[in-house]
Amino acid sequence: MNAPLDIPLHTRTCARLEMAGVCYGKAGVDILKDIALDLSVRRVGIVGRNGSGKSTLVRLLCGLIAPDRGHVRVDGVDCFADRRAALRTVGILFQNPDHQIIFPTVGEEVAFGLRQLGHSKSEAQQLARATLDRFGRADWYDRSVQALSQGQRHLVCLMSVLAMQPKVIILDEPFSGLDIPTTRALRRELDGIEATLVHVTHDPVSLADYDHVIWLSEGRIEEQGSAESVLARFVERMEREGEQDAFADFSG
Ligand SMILES: Nc1ncnc2c1ncn2[C@@H]1O[C@H](COP(=O)(O)OP(=O)(O)OP(=O)(O)O)[C@@H](O)[C@H]1O
Repeated sequence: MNAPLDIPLHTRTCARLEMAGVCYGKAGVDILKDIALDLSVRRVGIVGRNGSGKSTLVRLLCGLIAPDRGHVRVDGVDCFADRRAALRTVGILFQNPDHQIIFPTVGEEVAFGLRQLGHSKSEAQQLARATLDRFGRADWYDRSVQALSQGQRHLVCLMSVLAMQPKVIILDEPFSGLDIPTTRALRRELDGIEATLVHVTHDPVSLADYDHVIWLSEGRIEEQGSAESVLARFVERMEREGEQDAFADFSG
């Protein structure tokens, strides 16, 4: 396979995200109930209280799990049924990079996804080096992942996802526990990319300029729409619930 090394990071925008009648449960608990959305925008935020179903929703989008009922498509792909197409369609960054990284060196980690896409070993290595170079981290290729800090491991995960050029990148609270400069550096990278972003966060401020926000509450969509209107009502509700006995309202 010929693999141009200077492909722009992302050339396509606004993949379509579709969910219709989606229900998902585990151990007899209904976690998501009748979720419906149909979006083609660049930046989507997902907010909601602990246990409201945010991570479950994004796991369904990436095809890590399948709905019990309903259907999920990302840019027309059922990512659970078609794992190969899913690799080109969706990339996810988890909160904890250690849940993502499986190889001992940075180069192997970044090259792995590229091998999964069908690149030969030498192409994958070349593309991995080119990706590290683009981030000014060419010298990390042979570095042990264990020798990197948490923030640096986050960057390895981000580079691994970007190297694969997915149409959609899902961020499941990837900045928790990171210091301000590291968070800003990662955000700058993400702000510069063309892929559709789906961002789960407890920080409404970080979603202020997003195109669309989904507010989940107890496994249902409480509201979705413009960031301004949804976040205003979300923050107002969270403040009101914070005045009361917050733990009494814990979902789950
Ligand atoms: N494998 C599982 N087995 C049983 N229950 C589960 C499982 N995974 C998630 N749940 C339950 O589903 C609900 C939603 O979980 P989820 O992780 O999607 O919430 P969340 O909104 O991402 O929460 P948080 O903000 O705390 O990360 C919770 O009540 C959780 O306990």
